[in-house]
Amino acid sequence: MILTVDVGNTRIKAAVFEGGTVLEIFTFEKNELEKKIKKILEKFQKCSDLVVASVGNIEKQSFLTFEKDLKVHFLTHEDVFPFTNKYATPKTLGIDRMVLAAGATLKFPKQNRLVIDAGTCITYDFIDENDNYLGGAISPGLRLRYESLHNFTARLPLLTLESPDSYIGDSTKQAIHSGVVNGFVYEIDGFIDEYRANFSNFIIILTGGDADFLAKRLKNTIFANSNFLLESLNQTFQYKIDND
Ligand SMILES: Nc1ncnc2c1ncn2[C@@H]1O[C@H](COP(=O)(O)OP(=O)(O)OP(=O)(O)O)[C@@H](O)[C@H]1O
Ligand SMILES: CC(C)(CO)[C@@H](O)C(=O)NCCC(=O)O
Ligand SMILES: [K+]
Repeated sequence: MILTVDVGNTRIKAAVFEGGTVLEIFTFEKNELEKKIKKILEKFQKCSDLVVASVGNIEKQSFLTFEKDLKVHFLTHEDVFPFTNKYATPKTLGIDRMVLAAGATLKFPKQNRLVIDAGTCITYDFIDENDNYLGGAISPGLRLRYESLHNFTARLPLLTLESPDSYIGDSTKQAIHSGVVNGFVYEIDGFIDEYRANFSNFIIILTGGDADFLAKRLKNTIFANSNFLLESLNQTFQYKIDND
C-alpha cells in the first residue's frame, strides 16, 4: 500500500493506493498535516511508502517524522520521468506539472496529450505523441481571479464563485461573475481550440479543484478527473521503482 500526498498552493490532498486502485482520498489544510497523516497511517497500517509532490512551502520535517513507520520519498525534477523534458528551464518546472505529464504519458500512450489543471493556478501541459514534454501555460485560477479583483482595486467586493446569468453582467456583482467565470471558460475553450487546430489525435485531461464546475460549462466536451494528480503520483512512483 502506498500513501500519496499532493501539497498544493492552497490545500493538501492525499490518497491511499493498493496497486492501481485508490482506497480512500483525503483533503486537508496545511496546519493539519501531521495530525491527518498520522490518522491515515493508523487506519492503513499496511502502507509501506509515502510519496510526496510539493509545490507549497511545507516543512520537509513534518514528513520526516513518519520515517519510523514507512519509507518517505519526495519527488523532484531529478527523478526518472516517462517523457523527454523540452522545457527551456526544466529545473523551475513545477513538480505537480511533471507528475501530471507523467500520468498522462503513462495512461494515454502514443498520442498527443493536453493536461489542464484548474486549481489555485490554471496550468496547461502538453506532451506530444513522441513523449516530448513541450510546456504549456500558467494563469490565475478561479478563486485567485475573484481575490485579485478585490485586493488590487478600491471598489470591487470579494465575491464567492457563482454562475453568471449572462455574458452581459448588468450589475457590479454580475459583471464580476461574468468576467471571472466566463473569462475562465473562454480562456480554456480558446486554448483547446488552438491545440486542436495544430494537433490531431489528442486527448485532454481536466483536473484540479475547479474541474467539475468547469467541465459542464466548456464548449468542448472533455472528461474531468479531479483525482488525476493523486493517481499520477501513484503511477509516477511505480515508474520510478521500475526504472531507477
Ligand atoms: N476549501 C477550498 N479551499 C480552496 N479552494 C477551494 C475549496 N473548495 C473548492 N475550491 C476551489 O478549488 C480551487 C483550488 O483548487 P485546488 O484545491 O486543486 O488547489 P490547490 O490545493 O492549491 O492545488 P494546486 O496548487 O495544485 O492548484 C479554487 O479556485 C476554488 O474555486
Ligand atoms: C504553476 C504552479 C504554481 C501550479 O501549481 C506550480 O507548478 C509551480 O510553482 N511551477 C513553477 C513554475 C513552472 O512550472 O514553470
Ligand atoms: K494547479
